[in-house]
Amino acid sequence: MTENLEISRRRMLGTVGAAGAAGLALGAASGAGVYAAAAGPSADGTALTSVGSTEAMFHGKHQAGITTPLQARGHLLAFDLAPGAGRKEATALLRRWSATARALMAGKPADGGQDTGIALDAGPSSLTVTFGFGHSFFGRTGLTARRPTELDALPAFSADALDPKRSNGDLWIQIGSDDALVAFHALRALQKDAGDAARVRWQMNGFNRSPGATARPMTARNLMGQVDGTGNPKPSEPDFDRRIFVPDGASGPQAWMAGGSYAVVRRIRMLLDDWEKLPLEKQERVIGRRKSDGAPLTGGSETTELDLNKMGPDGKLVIPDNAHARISAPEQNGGAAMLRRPFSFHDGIAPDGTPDAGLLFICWQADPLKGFVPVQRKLDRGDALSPFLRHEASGLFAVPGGPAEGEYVGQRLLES
Ligand SMILES: C=CC1=C(C)c2cc3[nH]c(cc4nc(cc5[nH]c(cc1n2)c(C)c5CCC(=O)O)C(CCC(=O)O)=C4C)c(C)c3C=C
Ligand SMILES: [Fe+2]
Repeated sequence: MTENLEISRRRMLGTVGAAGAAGLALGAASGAGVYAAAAGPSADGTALTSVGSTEAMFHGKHQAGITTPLQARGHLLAFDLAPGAGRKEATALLRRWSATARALMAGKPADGGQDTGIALDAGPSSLTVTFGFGHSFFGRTGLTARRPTELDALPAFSADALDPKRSNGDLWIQIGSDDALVAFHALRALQKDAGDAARVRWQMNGFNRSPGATARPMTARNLMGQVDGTGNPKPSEPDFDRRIFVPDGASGPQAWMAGGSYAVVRRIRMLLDDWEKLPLEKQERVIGRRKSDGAPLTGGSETTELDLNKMGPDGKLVIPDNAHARISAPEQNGGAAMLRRPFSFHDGIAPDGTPDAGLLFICWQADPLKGFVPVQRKLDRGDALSPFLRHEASGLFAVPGGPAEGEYVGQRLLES
């Protein structure tokens, strides 16, 4: 199990060296991150994954969908409890949702004989369903005493152009799968489960590269063409758990959040027409890394540390002082770190003729005030990337720890 988790983590982190790539060929009879070498070797001898058979575990210390490798397809949904629905209805809903998620993640039909058949023939396909609670959930269910301060509203940022109708919500679901039909199947089943108890407030659809599309496992690219995810904290680092997950001994209003994490969700539109007019050399200076392979402009390969003090022959910093990778680096922000696990989106062409495309930026941390907030504050003050971005929607959700066998998600909040 440890071995399989390690494999998953390496893929998720994207900075996969030879050992990680070879690791993908390893499999196990069951459990998270089961990679069978059904598709045969790729150009460099690395076995490709068997997309359909990979199963993520519903039960566990943490919910699936946080350290799970990035999936090819994603749906984000926020729900508001229906007028008149309170704790009793919310409890019943989380029970239904958990039963459905558990079945679908195992590649089984949804409960109740009402399955739509959309995912017939497909295996679990790395399906994950991750549930979270928004600030407003606690007032609606009489649970304000158990609302962690970590859920307090994010501060306003000068670059915000947020649409409240596509922001926040009582409940949040993140669906990810390597198969688009499996993902949509889950979305329909969970939406039907909501019944009269909750209504969809907003929905967003995203994607990532399909597994097996590259000759070897690589860090993801975003729609600006950049290698995106290199600097993520590594699960092998001793402080990974402390930075990303609420600790076991959490007390007070946080006690039910042990093993959980806080998700900051931002719909970030990319102004791609402007970005694509920039010559490559300028694009690279905006980030501070090479576009081709994600290596720092100060040299080396993708995994080489940035040399933030290196001067060029022109007497200027090689990685400019407003480069995105410099400004967002933990060492520039008092150690602030988050696990970024995004999906790209493309919702067609906007009325002004520009692509309505960008990043569904999702980041995970034990405390947003030690992760997203200080970094976004800093970026807000002079990030070279900001002129090419527009933050259009925002959400902050408390994502409880994974359910133990026999438990449903959120039980420790709703029943203790
Ligand atoms: C507040 C947090 C961040 C937002 C919002 C954000 C938006 C954003 N970033 C990119 C592209 C890249 N980001 C990169 C690194 C990076 N970004 C953040 C934080 C936010 N980004 C962090 C913490 C880091 C890591 C810094 C480090 O550890 O050194 C990179 C470089 C490669 C990498 O490390 O991932 C790219 C490229 C886009 C396109 C974007 C909004 C759409
Ligand atoms: Fe970034």
